[in-house]
Amino acid sequence: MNDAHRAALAIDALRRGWPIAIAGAGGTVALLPIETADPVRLAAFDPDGTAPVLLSAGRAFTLKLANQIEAAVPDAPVLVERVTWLDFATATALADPQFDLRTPLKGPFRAITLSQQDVGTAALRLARIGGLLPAFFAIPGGTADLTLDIDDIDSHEDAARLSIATRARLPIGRAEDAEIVAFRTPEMPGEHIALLIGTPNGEPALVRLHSECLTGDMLGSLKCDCGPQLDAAIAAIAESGWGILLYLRQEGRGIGLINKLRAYALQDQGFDTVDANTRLGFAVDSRNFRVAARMLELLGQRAVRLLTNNPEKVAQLEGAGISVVERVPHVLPANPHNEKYLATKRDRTGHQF
Ligand SMILES: Nc1nc2c(ncn2[C@@H]2O[C@H](COP(=O)(O)OP(=O)(O)OP(=O)(O)O)[C@@H](O)[C@H]2O)c(=O)[nH]1
Ligand SMILES: [Zn+2]
Repeated sequence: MNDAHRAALAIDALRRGWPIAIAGAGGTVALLPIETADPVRLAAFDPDGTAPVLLSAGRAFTLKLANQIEAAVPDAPVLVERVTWLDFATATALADPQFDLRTPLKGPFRAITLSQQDVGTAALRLARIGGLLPAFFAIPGGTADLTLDIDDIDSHEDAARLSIATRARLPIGRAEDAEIVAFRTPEMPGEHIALLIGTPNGEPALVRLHSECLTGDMLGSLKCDCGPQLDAAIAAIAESGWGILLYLRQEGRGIGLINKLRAYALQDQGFDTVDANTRLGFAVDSRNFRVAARMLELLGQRAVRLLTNNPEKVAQLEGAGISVVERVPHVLPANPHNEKYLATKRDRTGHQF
């Protein structure tokens, strides 16, 4: 079993509500994910009822668990002392923000020192990769049947392990002259896709990095601009004569579909896209575009013209060795449902409109 394989097994275990342990520099922590556990599993994991709760700083800040906690790094780990009345239902309320405004929480809660900060960070990251709420029962020094090292998660996420699985001609409505190329690593559940449109002409390709948005891409959601952006990107590339659309499996800016829909539920309560992510305990944007750089490299493209309003995409591609010779704006008209979302992207996440 290689490192990445071990991380894949751990993600699978968390989704099934099975405990794992992660080993870091300061020792091991046994972890039971709150979202997929139940009181019976908790009793088996922690017969004494003393295991503290591991949350993210964004969540802890939202719950006002400790004055000192900064929300500046919303995905940093915070350990909450387990007192007798902090039962499974209360832990679920700590983990899941959907009832924050409806049910006042008991308290007070007390943040305690987590010696294995590195393990805490890794656990929250693994929950995000698995599409789960970033919250665990944690036993510092504990063990489990499956123990992984923090480095195993890096191996699992390593873009260098990506390779081309297959390619085929794919005529599409907007471009009959297109080819689809599929990429994966042995462990990843989804596939990244490249759509090569037109004929290479020696000029840097017009490239769009599109992050998966099931609601926008498939259902025509008006809450975001993803659907129209996808369509317009394909049209612009076809029009330019030659280019590439990368369809990246980074649903919800990397938190997965279910967590994105949780963020939407918080937006229904009035929070914007940034605050909704923070209240859930995630970074505002968890995406890593090294994967896109690796795909371009495998396609033999070292220089591109990039269709985006997001300077972070330009910076990350450049940082990964792809030369972005031009940023081409990709602004689509707003509608009454996404006006506020687009304004938030402009005002709070550095998008250039
Ligand atoms: N977490 C979360 N993800 C969202 C939300 N709305 C859209 N997304 C996701 O955001 C991603 C698209 O990112 P955007 O921020 O719209 O655009 P961008 O790719 O950063 O920038 P551009 O290249 O300029 O379009 C997709 O993965 C969507 O699923 C939201 O409210 N919350
Ligand atoms: Zn979208």
